[in-house]
Order: sequence, then C-alpha cells, then structure tokens
Amino acid sequence: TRSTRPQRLLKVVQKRATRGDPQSVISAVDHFCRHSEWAMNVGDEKGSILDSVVSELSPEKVLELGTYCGYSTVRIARLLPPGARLITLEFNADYAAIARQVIAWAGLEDKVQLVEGASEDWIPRMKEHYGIETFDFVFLDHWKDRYLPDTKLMEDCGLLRKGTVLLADNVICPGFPDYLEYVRNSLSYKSCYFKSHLKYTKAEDGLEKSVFLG
Ligand SMILES: O=C(NCCO)c1cc(-c2ccc(F)cc2)cc(O)c1O
Ligand SMILES: [Mg+2]
Repeated sequence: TRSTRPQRLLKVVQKRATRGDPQSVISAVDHFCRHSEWAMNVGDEKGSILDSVVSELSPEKVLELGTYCGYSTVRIARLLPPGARLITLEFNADYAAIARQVIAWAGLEDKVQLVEGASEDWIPRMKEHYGIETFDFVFLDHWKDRYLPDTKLMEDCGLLRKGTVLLADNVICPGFPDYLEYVRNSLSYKSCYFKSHLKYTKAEDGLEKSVFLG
C-alpha cells in the first residue's frame, strides 16, 4: 500500500539531514513541505516566532500538545538549556511512531519525552508520572477543539504558575474561537497575537501568546 505523508517526511529527513544535527532536520522538513508536499507542521515562518519565544524564556519544563511528526518538538528542544525537559503528547499512534524517529535523528531524545495518548488523560498525571510541579512553557498545536478544555484542565491541575507562557498555533486557520475569546478576555491572562502565514502559503495565520497571571 502507498506510504503515508509522515512516512515520506521521515524518509526525506533520513536522506537529507545529518544525524545529531537538529537544524538540518528542520531544513529537510521545510524543504519537503515547500517543494514536495504540504504538511500540517508549524512551518518555518511561525517556527521562527516559536524560536524567539522559547529563546527569550529559556524554559526548564515544557509541554507540547500535538507532536505530529516532531518538527516543532525539534525546534523547541534544540533551544532548551542543559537539563531542561520537553514532554510532548500525541494521540495518533502513527504520528507518534514517526515523531520518535525524527526526534532521535535530531539527537534530542534525551531532552524529549514523547507520550502517546489523549491530552485529557495525561495532563492530570503530569505530577505523579513525570514529577512536574508546573510548566514554564506550553505549545498548543493539537486538535483545535481541545485547546480550551485542556487549558482549563491545566489550570485546575495547578500546572500553570504566575508567568507560564502558553503559545497556540493556528489562531486563524483552522482557528479556535472559544480558546481565543477565553485567553483574550480572562483576567488571568495577558494575551497577544503574532501575525504570520499558514506555512509555505500566502494565507494568513498566527500564534497567540498568553501569559498566565496566576
Ligand atoms: O489539525 C491540526 N493539528 C492537530 C493534528 O495534528 C492542524 C491543521 C492545520 C490545517 C489543516 C488543513 C488546512 F487546510 C489548513 C490548516 C494546520 C495546523 O498547523 C495544524 O496544527
Ligand atoms: Mg498547527
């Protein structure tokens, strides 16, 4: 049977990128998406906004919701200080299998814990399973109708602290109106919009950065 798009993306990474070199993995995926097939990763333009937010924060404890093929996982993990940890949750087993190999090819497996399963099942277990008190940075890039319930769940589980930064992909496309309304109107968040484009296209998209005020 025909290979899947994530499988073809992994092949390109293993063919074009150098083992242990995260930047070459990023470039290989960008090349694949720009010249071969569109894929739903954050892309290079929004990716550099993600890079600047992570670099500025230098977070110790990071949560990513929605791994897909591991592109943003690699973008984030390559910028983390020594000893920092990234936990990434992926519901789709096929995506998780590919992402593990992409993360390993980048040589970042020591910084990244990929957890397969539903975010609503795993968020309540972060403390007991992974010894996490609170997260410094959360990247939301999973099912758009899960952004708001999972954010409320993180609040209820005490996983956010004063100053925790939430960065959400896809403000416009596919979009998440309920989450946007919440973080922009809640007194518990200071929110701002980084305008960009849907990866490798002219369509507008953007990232919403929201700081939890406690
Ligand atoms: O569903 C998404 N993510 C969760 C599953 O991994 C997702 C979708 C799209 C997208 C798709 C189809 C289209 F026409 C436009 C955008 C883009 C993204 O950045 C995304 O994260
Ligand atoms: Mg996205």
